[in-house]
Amino acid sequence: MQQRRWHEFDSRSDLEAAAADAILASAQQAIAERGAFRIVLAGGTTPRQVYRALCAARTEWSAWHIYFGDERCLPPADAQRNSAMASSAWLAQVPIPQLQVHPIPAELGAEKAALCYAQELATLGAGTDFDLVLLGLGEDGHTASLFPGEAWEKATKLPPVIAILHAAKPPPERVTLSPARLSSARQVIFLVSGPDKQEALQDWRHGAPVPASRITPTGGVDIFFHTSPDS
Ligand SMILES: O=C1O[C@H](COP(=O)(O)O)[C@@H](O)[C@H](O)[C@H]1O
Repeated sequence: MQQRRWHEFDSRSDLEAAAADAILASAQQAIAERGAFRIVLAGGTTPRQVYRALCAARTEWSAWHIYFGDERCLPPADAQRNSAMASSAWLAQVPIPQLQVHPIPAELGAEKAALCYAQELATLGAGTDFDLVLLGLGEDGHTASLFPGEAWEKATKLPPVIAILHAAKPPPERVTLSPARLSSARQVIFLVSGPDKQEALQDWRHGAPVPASRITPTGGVDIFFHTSPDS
């Protein structure tokens, strides 16, 4: 059962500022307690402004380790890639050591990339939690690249990283972390912004089995949302 804490914001910019603050607080705590901060990034458009805001942060960038929750199978520099968006908005502008940025090699094709990324995550050690996982919510309730009505929903056993071959949103070929791997986190924050997300958010709030409901970390999930039209 997913424990959820709903945080509604008055504007998109309030949500973005609160998200940047929450990320930095999580980093500060992880670095103080464990000497490293392992964050999984969401893609799409919602987090872009949050990532931009982080460029000005005062933090120990050398302790940050960046992972991705999902990726689209496109060439590495394609602007539609989640890693390209995070890089241009934020990562290329801060001194995180290159070896600590772990993009999903989705240019290899979904199946090969999923295997490679599973091996990469395995080097973290069995049962190692991420410190913070950021996720989005699509209009259809998808999160990362876990779309509704796909084979993964019915599978009884899933690998930690899944190849998606027929996503409902382009491009159809994608790679995504599984619900269990995304749930292996000390903290999970969903960033949900825009009137087009209202219906999916309400469905989720009312208990519909949308993909986002499959993320069940021990500490529960926080949902930062602003779905009314901005004036
Ligand atoms: O395709 C994707 O969609 C979701 C939501 O994206 P948004 O543009 O509506 O914010 C995103 O979280 C995911 O990483 C992405 O690949």
